[in-house]
Amino acid sequence: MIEVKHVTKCYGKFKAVDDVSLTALGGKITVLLGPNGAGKSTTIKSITNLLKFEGEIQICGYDNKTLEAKKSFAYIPETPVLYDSLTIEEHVEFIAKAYRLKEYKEIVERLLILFHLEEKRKKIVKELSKGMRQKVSMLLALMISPKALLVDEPMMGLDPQSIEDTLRLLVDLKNAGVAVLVSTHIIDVFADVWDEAYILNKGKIVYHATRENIGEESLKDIFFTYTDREVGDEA
Ligand SMILES: Nc1ncnc2c1ncn2[C@@H]1O[C@H](COP(=O)(O)OP(=O)(O)OP(=O)(O)O)[C@@H](O)[C@H]1O
Repeated sequence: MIEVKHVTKCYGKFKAVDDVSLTALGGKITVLLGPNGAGKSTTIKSITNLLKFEGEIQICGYDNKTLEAKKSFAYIPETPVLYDSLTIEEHVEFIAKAYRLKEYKEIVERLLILFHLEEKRKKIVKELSKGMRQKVSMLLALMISPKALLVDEPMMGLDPQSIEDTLRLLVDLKNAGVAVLVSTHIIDVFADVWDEAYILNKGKIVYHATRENIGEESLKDIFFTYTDREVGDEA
């Protein structure tokens, strides 16, 4: 479970995230929706402890600054953070050492097959396409078998088949009890799989629903009601 309690983040005098509270439960896919600049990435980066913030964040019951919390979650950023001159296999070894993983080879093999990267394992990252790099980033996050997973705009740069595969993977993780928190402004992709939704606008949570209590209105219509959408924004 991920619990964000009264989190505020300022960049200088600008309040990018304003008293945000949300919960992402184990066994659920929680989506954090919002137009460009709403504060989604800032919220996600605060959870991962990449940013300093005011408020409290717990991951699996531990303060997010603790080692216990860090061991229990994985983060897939919007732009993969990889080393150009290392191969996929070398990245895997690096993560295995950093997390002191013992039994990871089987899960890595499964993920390599799922992401169609088996043949690429000896390729250096520089030689991979953008979508392939995104898949490597997912593989490295999932190989630690996290209890909580944070994903920032996961479908950027993926082809339709990879989007389907990734959605199925997120649903499998949720079914295995993982707390999945996805930040996105592309609602349609998650329309069939979300369990809980928060809408963020100008740094504030303006709407919260579960799939059970949302009623007849679509999440997309609700999104437009609660956000100041600008021409050109995708949804
Ligand atoms: N390092 C920074 N310094 C100053 N302002 C920032 C910084 N990072 C983000 N911001 C501002 O904070 C606000 C929230 O940005 P954030 O990236 O969290 O939004 P987002 O909802 O993830 O947007 P997008 O969907 O475009 O990725 C924006 O107004 C942005 O300009």
